[in-house]
Amino acid sequence: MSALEIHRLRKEFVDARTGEVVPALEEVSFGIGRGEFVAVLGPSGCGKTTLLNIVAGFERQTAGTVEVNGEPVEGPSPERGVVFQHFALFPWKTVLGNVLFGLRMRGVPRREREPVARRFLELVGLAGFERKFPHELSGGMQQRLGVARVLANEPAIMLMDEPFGSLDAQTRRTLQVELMTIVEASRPTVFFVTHDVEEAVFLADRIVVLSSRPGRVREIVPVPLGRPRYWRAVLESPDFRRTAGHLMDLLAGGEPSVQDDPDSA
Ligand SMILES: Nc1ncnc2c1ncn2[C@@H]1O[C@H](COP(=O)(O)OP(=O)(O)OP(=O)(O)O)[C@@H](O)[C@H]1O
Repeated sequence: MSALEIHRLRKEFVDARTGEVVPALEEVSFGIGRGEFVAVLGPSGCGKTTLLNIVAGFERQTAGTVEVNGEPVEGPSPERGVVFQHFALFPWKTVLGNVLFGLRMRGVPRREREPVARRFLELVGLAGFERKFPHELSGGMQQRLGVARVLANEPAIMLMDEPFGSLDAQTRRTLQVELMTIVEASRPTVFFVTHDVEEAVFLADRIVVLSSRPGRVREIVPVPLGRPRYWRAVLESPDFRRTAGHLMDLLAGGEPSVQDDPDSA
């Protein structure tokens, strides 16, 4: 069974000022397998965040279905954990306290909470930092804490909406590598929204490309790269260049060409 199944999803917004119906997503269908990392890529305004919000249960679709582990999404749930762009940590809680909070909310018995929290902090490389506060951590460590907090809830799927969107290029690369390390160690199912082609190819197993508004699935592109992945080697790989080129063609709205021509890389 897939972790996530989206079937013929449509979303319309009504413009509050004019009353006009604005289609944001149209006929979107795809699935994500357990342990798979899928990036959703598309131009600004194509509906990526809207799609993530529907999967998270923050928004309701106009038509179509969204199922997580075979159950329709009816509202927000810890089984669909969201890692926000600014990691949404509690600044007044310690590193350990940030992870414990979600476990308490989920009703995990008090005795079991701390060992679980410590296990996930260790997974993301934060063992030894349990008593620190978020402001004492680097940006990368804060991200890892945000990820640990979501993973400790053992979600069916982890949702990430442009988590590196506001960062400089070098920090972005570092955080992508850190996320990659965690993903390769624990294999969560991930739904990752981005408009960055290289980021999508570096991180994902498959990439769902949405067309501009209303967002439709233009193509689902498999990433032909093994794991573990390292930026330097990935950037030099012909498969990476070919896939990135094909995605750029798709985003430009032109005729895809590079993928069809194996000699062009
Ligand atoms: N609450 C809302 N009311 C009306 N229109 C909305 C609402 N939320 C989103 N939209 C519209 O739906 C479309 C899709 O928006 P969305 O934020 O999902 O796109 P996006 O692909 O995530 O964009 P970006 O990459 O710029 O973040 C946009 O045209 C947006 O203006």
